[in-house]
Amino acid sequence: MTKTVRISDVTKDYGSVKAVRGASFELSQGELVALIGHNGAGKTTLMKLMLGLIRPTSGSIEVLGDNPAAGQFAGRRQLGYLPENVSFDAALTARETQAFYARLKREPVARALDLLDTVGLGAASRRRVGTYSKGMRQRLGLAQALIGRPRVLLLDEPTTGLDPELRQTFYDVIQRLAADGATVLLSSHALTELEECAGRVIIMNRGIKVADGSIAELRRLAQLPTRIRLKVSGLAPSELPRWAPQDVTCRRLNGHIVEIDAAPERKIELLHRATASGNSVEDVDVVPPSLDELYAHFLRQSEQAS
Ligand SMILES: Nc1ncnc2c1ncn2[C@@H]1O[C@H](COP(=O)(O)OP(=O)(O)OP(=O)(O)O)[C@@H](O)[C@H]1O
Repeated sequence: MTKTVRISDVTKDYGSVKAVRGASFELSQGELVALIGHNGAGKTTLMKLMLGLIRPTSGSIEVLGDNPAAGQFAGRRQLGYLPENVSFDAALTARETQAFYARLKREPVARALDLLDTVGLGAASRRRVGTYSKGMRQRLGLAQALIGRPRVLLLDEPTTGLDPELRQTFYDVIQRLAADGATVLLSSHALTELEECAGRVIIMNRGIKVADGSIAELRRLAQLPTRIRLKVSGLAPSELPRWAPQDVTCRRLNGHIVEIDAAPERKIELLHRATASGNSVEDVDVVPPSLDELYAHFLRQSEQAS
């Protein structure tokens, strides 16, 4: 797959603050990657480096085959960026704002205006931005970032302030862009929603990349227990099933459910034991570790190592 971004052993210091430390990763065409980490983990700094707004202290960065901090960076027009805090001229309408940015990027104005429909602002496009809600401004920010069909789209906490329905629309739009071949990198704190949409997750802690992979890969690496929840009959409300092996953690939830923490590779064995027992199993849920739990795990691991 074509690589669009290469970050090689990049460090960025702001005086004594080490914002990014020895980070390396590559992004490919068509990938939707979530960049997660606590406040100050280095996410925005990485995006600014990819945009060429700042230079690395050491290491190298290549975006669309070029150094983004070089004066004549040809890929700049193919880069879209939605900053964490979008700010527009309150006196302009969304159409005027969008036309302004299209001219700035030397892109056709008509196509830029169509993007207002893509982000669901078509009906409000003739209203002044000053009357917009935060969610509407955020969507205008996305429309602006999409001008010129960017091949690499960098979105810094794009869903902050959006209600659940708008978030879904937002994810639908970016998933379509990635399916059309764009590289989408988005930083976020909303881990639950990322679980469904991100093909890959990069976890940063204090400027260091501490994990990188698909959620399935991160689950394999973390080896956190999978939760098996069984609805069984024939047990007293606090009774633990006799078929549960001694070496697994087993508990009762609300008098009906038996919950077991199992190593992922023991799932099937435990289900066999449960169904072969005298208690009848009425329902079963297998709950793998969530992105929240994986995130906490990798952070803990990196803190222990440092
Ligand atoms: N221009 C700057 N001058 C000095 N320090 C800076 C500058 N920009 C960022 N930093 C510091 O670098 C570190 C990383 O900041 P960065 O903005 O990249 O984090 P982040 O992961 O994007 O955080 P957030 O989730 O809060 O946006 C922080 O300690 C921050 O205070």
